[in-house]
Amino acid sequence: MTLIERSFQERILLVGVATSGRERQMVNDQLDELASLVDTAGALVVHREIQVRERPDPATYIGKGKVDELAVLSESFDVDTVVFDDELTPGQQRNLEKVLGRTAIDRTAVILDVFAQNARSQEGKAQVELALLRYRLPRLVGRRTNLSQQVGRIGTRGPGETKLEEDRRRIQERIGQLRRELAALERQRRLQRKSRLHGRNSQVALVGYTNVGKSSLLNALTGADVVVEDRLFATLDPRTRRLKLPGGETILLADTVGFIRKLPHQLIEAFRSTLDAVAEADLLIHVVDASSVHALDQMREVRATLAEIGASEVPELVVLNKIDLGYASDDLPDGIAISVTSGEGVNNLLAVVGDRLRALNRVEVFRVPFDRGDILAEIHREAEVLSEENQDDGIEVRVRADDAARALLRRHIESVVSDRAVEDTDELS
Ligand SMILES: Nc1nc2c(ncn2[C@@H]2O[C@H](COP(=O)(O)OP(=O)(O)OP(=O)(O)O)[C@@H](O)[C@H]2O)c(=O)[nH]1
Ligand SMILES: [Mg+2]
Repeated sequence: MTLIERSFQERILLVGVATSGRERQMVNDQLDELASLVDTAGALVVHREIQVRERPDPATYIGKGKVDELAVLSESFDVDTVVFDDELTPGQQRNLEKVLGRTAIDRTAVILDVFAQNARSQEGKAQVELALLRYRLPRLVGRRTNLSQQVGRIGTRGPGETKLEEDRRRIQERIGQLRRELAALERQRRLQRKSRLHGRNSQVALVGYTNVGKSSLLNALTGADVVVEDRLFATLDPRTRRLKLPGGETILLADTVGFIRKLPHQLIEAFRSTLDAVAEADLLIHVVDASSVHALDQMREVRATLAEIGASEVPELVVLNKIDLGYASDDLPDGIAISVTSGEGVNNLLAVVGDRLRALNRVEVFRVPFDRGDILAEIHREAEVLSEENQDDGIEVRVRADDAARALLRRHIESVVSDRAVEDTDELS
């Protein structure tokens, strides 16, 4: 959405804090990523500064002397906005703007800005607006009006913009309204998902750091026409496509929003319904950009976010993408190597996905004697029970279990369960 035509390119000064001299290089890398976020938002980084200090100053985040220094630098570089790599408290932001005489924003505001510019669907727009309003609400009071009226800059754009000047009560009302809207959309989504589940197609979700090639892979596999761009957070309205695996089984493959270091809480909350689909998936395809020197860090960030959305228990298949560009490091974990660009490894990936799903979804039937409630309880703990039916000699329990749970159940139950019928039906076919 181009809300405001930009008549100037906003000039940005980046600021990071390293807690020790040794951390400097790491923080510099993090500023590289912040710079690409700023670039994606359409602004220009003209200078960067790193301060080494043990912990942030509660009043000004960086040291007071450093703030004065930044004010001078901002003048000489003709800086419009100073962007800090960490989340600033509303108080820090106010104090910094007072001394700097220009807008001070944080990494969260930049990410929210990129999201605001990229949202397309009704749900995506509502989610972003909700996140923006919740971020801005505590920051409204005491903001210098001449600063908040500078429109068209990072942190001022987005669907909430005209509402910015309204009072807190109006904003809170809008937040409530958005919540209800999103809840309604989520109910709709749930119904759709239920009816899909009814068809018992496995749900597979593509997850990964932003810009690793998730949407490219979805397109390559399903012939979908999803937006692929060499920019961060190209996908905010994830699509799901049906896909036939080489074994003949059909799966539902879902694209998702890319993750990033310090993905703002407001966004995770606002995108909860979208991300729920990840937590409910049967299998995650964790796409990694093997050509990035930061691949391992990025994987860690992705897993931390997966844990935050309650998806850490979902089985994960690691896919190392962009191998046409070569591996950036030797210590990447095992994974299916592919290149969406050259097509290498993609068919193999499909075969592996099929194998993994079959291993995950096998149905097994146990006949449990009537007097062994303990075993029944164990089965319920270890596997997804599909049905229970009383027979002459016991209860017949049909379960869906992965290999590990199946092996465990077999070991525990072998001795007492007679007449165990092993169906080993493959649910997918
Ligand atoms: N060289 C190379 N580039 C690739 C490959 N796969 C994807 N890309 C490029 O990587 C960039 C990002 O691709 P996307 O598919 O938009 O990535 P994404 O993970 O969906 O990104 P977000 O939606 O922003 O999180 C694009 O410029 C793609 O053309 C690959 O195998 N090799
Ligand atoms: Mg994408």
